[in-house]
Amino acid sequence: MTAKRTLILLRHGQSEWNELNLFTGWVDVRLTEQGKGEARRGGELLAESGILPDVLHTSLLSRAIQTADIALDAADRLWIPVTRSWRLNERHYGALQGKDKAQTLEEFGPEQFQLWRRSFDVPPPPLDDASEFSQVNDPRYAHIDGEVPRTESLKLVIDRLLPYWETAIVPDLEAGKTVLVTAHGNSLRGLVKHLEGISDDDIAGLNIPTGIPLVYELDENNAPTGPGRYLDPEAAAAGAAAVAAQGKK
Ligand SMILES: O=C(O)[C@@H](CO)OP(=O)(O)O
Repeated sequence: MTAKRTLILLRHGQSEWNELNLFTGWVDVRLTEQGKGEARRGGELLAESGILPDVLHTSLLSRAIQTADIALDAADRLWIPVTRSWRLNERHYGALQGKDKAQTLEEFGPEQFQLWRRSFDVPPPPLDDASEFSQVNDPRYAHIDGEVPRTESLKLVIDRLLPYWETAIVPDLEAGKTVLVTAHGNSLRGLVKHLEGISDDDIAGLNIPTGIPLVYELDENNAPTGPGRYLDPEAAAAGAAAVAAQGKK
């Protein structure tokens, strides 16, 4: 019999730039007090449901790392082994990084705005290396294979995420470990697209709420045995709707 494989996906809690309604991408902003509360609640949900992670994978961005630490503290699992990778980072948002979502919507119109935010393979214009929001000289990315991105579509995110899924996360699942992945709205959209086989068109309609654990049971091929299950479905629906509506305020 194969061991049970449980995967928990957790988007970081509200960040300072989520609160300000700015495109964030690879800019390393921190959690707000609300975001820290969401992370704590996420950990409590794990503890209450008895779904306790054995290992943690995070991006290299502080908001995901803070979220994981707070959630694991709440679930009394701060001690579990951790692996971090840039491959779990948020989508690089190119020249939109640091821009106000509402202003961008007004300036470019709803069609272009939606294309940049949610299309499968249209990246925003690249970010200039001289920009204060560029990561080209950030030491944490000095050792990534290839170049630091200047922009990414969801497709490009999936291309850099899947090798990590296959070589780092799947082996933990196959060893029977309950795996927590703490990452970002768009990197998790990419992973959910892969897991659930969502089409390039339909993925535009999927939004991931902050701070609510999404749990998958996987079969021996690492395919989900059913749809992902949010541990607080009502809050997840409200959170996803709020993400979808960003910009319209
Ligand atoms: O700004 C970003 O990096 C992401 C996630 O916060 O935003 P969006 O939901 O618009 O893709």
